[in-house]
Amino acid sequence: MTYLTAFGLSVAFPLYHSDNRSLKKTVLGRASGRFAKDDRQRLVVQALRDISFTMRSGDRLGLVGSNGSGKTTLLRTLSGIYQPASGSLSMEGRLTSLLDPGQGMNLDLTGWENIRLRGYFLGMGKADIARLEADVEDFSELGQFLDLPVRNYSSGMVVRLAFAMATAVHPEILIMDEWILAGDAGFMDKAKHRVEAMVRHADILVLASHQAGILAQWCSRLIWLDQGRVRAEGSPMEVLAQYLPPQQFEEIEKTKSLLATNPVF
Ligand SMILES: Nc1ncnc2c1ncn2[C@@H]1O[C@H](COP(=O)(O)OP(=O)(O)OP(=O)(O)O)[C@@H](O)[C@H]1O
Repeated sequence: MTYLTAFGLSVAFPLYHSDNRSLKKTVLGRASGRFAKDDRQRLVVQALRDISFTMRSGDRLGLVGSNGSGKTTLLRTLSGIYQPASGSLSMEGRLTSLLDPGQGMNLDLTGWENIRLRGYFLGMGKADIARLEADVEDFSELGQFLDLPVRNYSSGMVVRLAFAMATAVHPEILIMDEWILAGDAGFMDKAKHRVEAMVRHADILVLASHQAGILAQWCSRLIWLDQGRVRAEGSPMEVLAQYLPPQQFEEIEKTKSLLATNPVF
């Protein structure tokens, strides 16, 4: 049974150059509670404060919030990249996180070598790795660039390779940041179906995005993060009604009712 539970998660980042008095004064003056001292008396920014939620098989959670509200920090904490300062996480299920295109990629290795490395890392045998290679070659359309070190790729080419590798496997718990939804228009058109298949296969999805339309379409629940805290939580339309300016919300409502007659999933 796949599940993911976060209980009272808090994450703080120390401000290492905070000995400077005027920085401290500015920061503390404007911070409205976002900055604090930790138990070692260091000035810290509180990126997440007391976040709790429970997800079971079939749940699709979207994270919204303005820049710096804590979305990426929460995704990284769920993925085990950041240790929470307090609180706990428990989960059951194979987790894949797609947080940035370069994640898990060695720039000095060729495209082919990176694909094989990913296969080994995922515990695949020879036959599965050969299938992964063929799939990524076909989907990424990188051709002979796969023979070159990834360092020689354009940023769009890195996205293509990362995207093709990431979406070739189907995890039980999928943690996604929105880079995966950004690519050149032609590629995204083709990529959309592949992401949707991946999302459809995952038992649990956590997705952070500024694209309200995608969140309304893919998620069953939203959390609105504000200064590291949960400001609102509920069905996508309930939360978006509070989060978005009225005009933008009306557009989402219109699209949503159009999709209801022509569902994606
Ligand atoms: N590695 C880090 N070191 C120090 N502070 C950090 C670090 N990562 C994030 N922060 C701080 O934590 C807070 C939350 O940042 P986070 O990147 O999680 O926000 P976000 O909601 O993902 O923003 P965006 O929409 O811009 O991607 C911000 O105040 C940020 O400055």
